[in-house]
Amino acid sequence: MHAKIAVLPGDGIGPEVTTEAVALLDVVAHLYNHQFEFETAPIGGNAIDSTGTPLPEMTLTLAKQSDGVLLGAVGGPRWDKEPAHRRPETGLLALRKGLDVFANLRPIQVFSNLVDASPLKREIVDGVDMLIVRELTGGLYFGRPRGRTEGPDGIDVVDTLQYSEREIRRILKLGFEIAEKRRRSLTSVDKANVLESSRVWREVAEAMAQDYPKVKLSHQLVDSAAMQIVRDPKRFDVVVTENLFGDILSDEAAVITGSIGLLPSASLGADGPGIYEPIHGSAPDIAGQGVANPLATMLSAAMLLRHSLGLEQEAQVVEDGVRRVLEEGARTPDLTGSSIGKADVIGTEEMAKRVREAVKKVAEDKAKNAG
Ligand SMILES: NC(=O)c1ccc[n+]([C@@H]2O[C@H](COP(=O)([O-])OP(=O)(O)OC[C@H]3O[C@@H](n4cnc5c(N)ncnc54)[C@H](O)[C@@H]3O)[C@@H](O)[C@H]2O)c1
Ligand SMILES: CC(C)[C@H](C(=O)O)[C@@H](O)C(=O)O
Ligand SMILES: [Mg+2]
Repeated sequence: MHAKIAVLPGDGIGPEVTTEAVALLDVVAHLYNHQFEFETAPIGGNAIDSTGTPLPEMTLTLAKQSDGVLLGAVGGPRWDKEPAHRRPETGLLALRKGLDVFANLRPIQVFSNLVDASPLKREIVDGVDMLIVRELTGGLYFGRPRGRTEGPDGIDVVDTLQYSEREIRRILKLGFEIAEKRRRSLTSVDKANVLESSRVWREVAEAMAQDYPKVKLSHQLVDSAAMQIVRDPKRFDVVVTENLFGDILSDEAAVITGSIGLLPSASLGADGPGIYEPIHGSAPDIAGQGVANPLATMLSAAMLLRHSLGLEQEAQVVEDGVRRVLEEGARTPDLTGSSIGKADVIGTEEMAKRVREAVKKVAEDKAKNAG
């Protein structure tokens, strides 16, 4: 197959990890006889520096014309004090909105030989397999009015948590559909004891549940969900929630897996290209050191193969390759707490190289077994 992939490396460790994901996709293309055409464009802080805006028109156009977007991360302290229109994060939000990718899938899976990487007890994390379905283009991130004015008590500031029923319905529909294909349990997380938006969210979910009789729908308040996610994560199958709650809960859930450097994501719309990015940020504290864990971005590339290109076998080969290198003991520093050189602690490039080699071996083994 021929596919055009837009590569948006972004800032900090973004370029370090996307380089490795592209190299991996090249290996997959070679193994399975696909033509992947990569085109790179700026987004975030580097785009502000080079063009004055965090999402240049040409970047959005390229993304729209692609079959899938592979993104690193944006942001960094250099741009933190800038006004909203010159902040890297504004570019990312505009890209998500521009592609109308309203559903952000964040799988939280524990690799069996990484159970000890988590600070949580082995019996809590072993076997966790949950999926956070985060609404991505509404809620507090986009509601209007928003901004600051001078009031009698100093600055008066407002952010708005706004959803239309249509937006709530489409994300819940996806939550139900995915739950039907998994363990048939859907936890809708809200703050219905306080927020009107959450009350409507619950009402819509209740009404929709009639159409999905096989799915067990439950509601949970976000504060208690935050506690249960680290206390007893195995109780969750699919979690569906609004934008900000999903952002916070997914970083929290990263603790279960051992590192935020492991968690991929897919952002999908009704049609058009999806965006594939790690859930972590630009990690300014380790940028440029060659120690960032590339696996979240490489696993995001697997999600691109699956969701945007329909290449399920290729996606699985990448995931099996990652599992294999972890089984062999390879660890980036975030997974061990030790530094490079100790035991099998390796940097970004070496980890990525081992995954590429493992992917080749997995593909060979599969071909042998099939033949
Ligand atoms: N999707 C995105 O582009 C995205 C996501 C989150 C944060 N951000 C931005 O990134 C900047 C930094 O944010 P932050 O520090 O709060 O969050 P962060 O996710 O960048 O980093 C949090 C911690 O996790 C570590 N970490 C993150 N990714 C890692 C990896 N792949 N390997 C090893 N360690 C890793 C970092 O070193 C840091 O200690 C901010 O400007 C923020 O807005 C961007
Ligand atoms: C950088 C920021 C805008 C972004 C978000 O809040 O969505 C990030 O935290 C994420 O999780 O992708
Ligand atoms: Mg986040």
